[in-house]
Amino acid sequence: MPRGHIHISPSLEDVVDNLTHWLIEEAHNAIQDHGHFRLALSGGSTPKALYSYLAQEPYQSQIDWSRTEIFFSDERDVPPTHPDSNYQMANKALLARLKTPPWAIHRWYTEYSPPLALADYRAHLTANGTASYPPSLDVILLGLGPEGHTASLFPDQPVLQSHDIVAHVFVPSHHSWRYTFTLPLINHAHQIAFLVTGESKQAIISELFLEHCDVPAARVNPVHGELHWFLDKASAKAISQS
Ligand SMILES: O=C1O[C@H](COP(=O)(O)O)[C@@H](O)[C@H](O)[C@H]1O
Repeated sequence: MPRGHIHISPSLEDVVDNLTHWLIEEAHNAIQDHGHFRLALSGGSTPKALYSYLAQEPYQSQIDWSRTEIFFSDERDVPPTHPDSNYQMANKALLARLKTPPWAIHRWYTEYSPPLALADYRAHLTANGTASYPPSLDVILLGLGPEGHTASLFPDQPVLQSHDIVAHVFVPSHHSWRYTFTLPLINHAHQIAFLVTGESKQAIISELFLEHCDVPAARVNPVHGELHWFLDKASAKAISQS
């Protein structure tokens, strides 16, 4: 069973509101503590509602975006203008509406060859005076796939054993390549927050919390940080009844 704080809200809207307030507080804490906030966004469809909500007032202006750097915990290996691009989704919903300087938005350069794109991302992650290795981002947002994948760490893939901080991986179930943060990087974050909603995630949430399972999401275990699960009632049905 994963460690962590579980926050269950009645609906998707409430989860998004709850997570937005938590993010604003984490941004304040990080900026107060070390002068900047390094946030990794997740992809897929669920976080779109969070990004659109955060882009609105009064929330948007409660984060000092001039001191915020944005990363992506995974990316599909497609051009940044492609409809499947996680950057494209986050850009439309949130980033294009912010005053974040372009240098502070670290998208994956999928136009580069994979070795170059990985080297480029490693350099961005380890810049900014990060003393420790693996670097500790302030917040990493993650999603959860119905089979237990998180970021682009899919079950039974060799990347789960990686000691590197990023990887270019083939995802057999999607017949496609992706870039992803690996477990050593994820587990060194100060705060890790899963956003999981909907009935389609009920079975995997129940498996994760009530049974012994070894899917990639179950291996998210912060070394020195905190783990949070932001769930709606539908996805958390089995665990809230137990
Ligand atoms: O493929 C992906 O899926 C997971 C889960 O996405 P969701 O839309 O079901 O919430 C996501 O975390 C990951 O970033 C994405 O690339």
